[in-house]
Amino acid sequence: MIFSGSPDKEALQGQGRDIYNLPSKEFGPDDENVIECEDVSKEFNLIGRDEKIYALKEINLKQHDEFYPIKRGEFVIIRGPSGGGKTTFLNQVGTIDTPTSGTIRLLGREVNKLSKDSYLSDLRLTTIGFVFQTFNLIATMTAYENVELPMRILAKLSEKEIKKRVRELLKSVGLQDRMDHLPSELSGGEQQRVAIARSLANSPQILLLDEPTGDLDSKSTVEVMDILLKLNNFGYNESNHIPCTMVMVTHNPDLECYAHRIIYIKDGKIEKQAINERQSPLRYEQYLHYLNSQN
Ligand SMILES: Nc1ncnc2c1ncn2[C@@H]1O[C@H](COP(=O)(O)OP(=O)(O)OP(=O)(O)O)[C@@H](O)[C@H]1O
Repeated sequence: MIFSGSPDKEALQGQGRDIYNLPSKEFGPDDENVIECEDVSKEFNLIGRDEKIYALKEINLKQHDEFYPIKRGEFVIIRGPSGGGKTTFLNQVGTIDTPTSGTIRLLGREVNKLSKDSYLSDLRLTTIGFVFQTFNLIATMTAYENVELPMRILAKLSEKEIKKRVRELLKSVGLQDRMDHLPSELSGGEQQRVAIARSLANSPQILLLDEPTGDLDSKSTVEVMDILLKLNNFGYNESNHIPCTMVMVTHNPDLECYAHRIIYIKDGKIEKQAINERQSPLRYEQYLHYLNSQN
């Protein structure tokens, strides 16, 4: 599928940051490992029943294996059937939960079933950003205040730095004119863009996204995906272009073109993976035409 004519095209082509002409990229053993998994399994005990659910079964993302670790700057999409283990995998990588057995290494820092809560929450706050399907913005706070909140919790920046950073982040998602709006005064796509800006507040090296476009119409889906592609390739700080490593769960096969690699999880295991030679954004008008032709 090749589509052309996205609404954000001009903005996304500014300053040599052309998401429509990205170079091909191949990740190899010499690229830095950001997420490694070794025999990661997750069982759930069902309350009141002598029964277990095996949600993940010995997931491996290992150096020199076919399923290699997620590399610095890689954009990985996780797909697979419902109930296959995608969200469980993302939750283990995000340290929201710990594996029943096996080890995850995030930038070399180990996570396993013995990891202490304080260690995990520090790792989360400093290393990982989350974006969820339902945005999870605080309803009584403006876009500005929602983005500012994680910086206040981490308490590392001065007032002046916080102000500069919130403005920079909202600008990077195209919402510099919506800073004082409450979530209820924003469209779904705009709310998700605030959620993306908030997820980047503490400069995470890893961004985890669970169905970020699941509640959006096709136009907002393309807008949000184009922003993610820009952040993945060019970073989000005007003075410091560090690409953000991203892992995103989605049911939408049309979004696979945004990723470097697509990992398919089925029955708790990695079934297969596909590698794109280069990332290529959808072109909204042609995508819409394609969607209409499918109905
Ligand atoms: N807290 C839990 N307690 C018990 N079972 C759970 C729990 N969380 C997930 N499961 C089970 O683990 C399996 C994997 O669930 P998971 O949510 O990871 O799948 P998924 O691929 O993300 O599905 P979907 O695409 O429908 O969101 C499912 O069988 C699910 O019922």
